[in-house]
Amino acid sequence: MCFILSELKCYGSTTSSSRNQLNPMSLSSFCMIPRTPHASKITSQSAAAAAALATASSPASANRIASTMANLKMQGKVALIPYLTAGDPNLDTTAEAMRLLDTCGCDIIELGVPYSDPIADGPVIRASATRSLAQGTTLEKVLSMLKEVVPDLKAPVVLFTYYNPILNCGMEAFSKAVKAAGASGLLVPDLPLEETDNLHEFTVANDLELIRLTTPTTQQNHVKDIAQASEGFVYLVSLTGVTGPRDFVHPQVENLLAELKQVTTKSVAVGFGISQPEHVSQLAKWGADGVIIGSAMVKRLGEAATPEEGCVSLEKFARELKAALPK
Ligand SMILES: O=P(O)(O)OC[C@@H](O)[C@@H](O)c1c[nH]c2ccccc12
Repeated sequence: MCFILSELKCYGSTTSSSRNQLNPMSLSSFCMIPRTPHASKITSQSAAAAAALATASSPASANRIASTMANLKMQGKVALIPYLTAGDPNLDTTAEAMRLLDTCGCDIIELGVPYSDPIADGPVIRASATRSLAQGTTLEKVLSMLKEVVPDLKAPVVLFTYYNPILNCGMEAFSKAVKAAGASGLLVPDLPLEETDNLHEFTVANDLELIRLTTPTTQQNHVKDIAQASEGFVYLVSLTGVTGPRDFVHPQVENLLAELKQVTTKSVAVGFGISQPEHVSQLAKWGADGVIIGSAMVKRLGEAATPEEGCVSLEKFARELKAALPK
């Protein structure tokens, strides 16, 4: 059945007015509480990850995120993964920014659906979401923009969203619409434990790789479960706290990476706080397979005097980061 984006009926999908049943973690104590997926699904996902290694990374292929990461790893390269808030400063500029990041050699693009209660985000992305929502950005408009842009990109797209927009849409409709828009992966940082298997059934049915996150406080036995369940890559959150540029990458990340690589052969991408070329070269030395930069990108694009200046600043920054990674 062909799913038409305009049929996507999500009510209040990007605002928390219809407060979901989640009991959101307080911002100050935020850290991703890992979800322990159903053990029986782990083996099949490990096999899927192994299959991804063999899959050519073509737009039509399954496991595009995992195969993109695997191909880079085989070349001794590190994936440059920017995050942008869709609709900040407006959706046309988001589309242009995605194309320029792709041209700059970004390997995967993480596109955020703006949400009014982003509990894991610091002030930069919170302000970005507020600007975008003030522009009237909705999930439907984001997906329509994405459908237009994806054919122009080499880089696969991971759609980032909090759980509430999914709750408002329904998992099946949401997953179908995200796939129809051309996304390859999905990242939901506050996905409740009891909903993980349900959502995963729909992401598998729609060939979307569901990325899981580990944090510095994730218990060691959970780390292995999360790594085995994660598709595309494992997202290693570098610090305990919220997103936002930091002056340095915490030294603990070196050990966190080593511990993860002892329990998985999947690619590991590091995010949170990364904001300078020195950060990405340090992470590459420590063995990161990918680096995720959000707030530092969002700030340059969304806080510029004009969208044009924002795109110029974004491109300059992306090229500086790319130059700092292994060739
Ligand atoms: O903004 P930072 O510090 O560079 O962190 C990456 C982050 O932006 C992106 O991956 C992301 C944005 N919001 C999130 C919420 C939870 C986990 C990850 C994210």
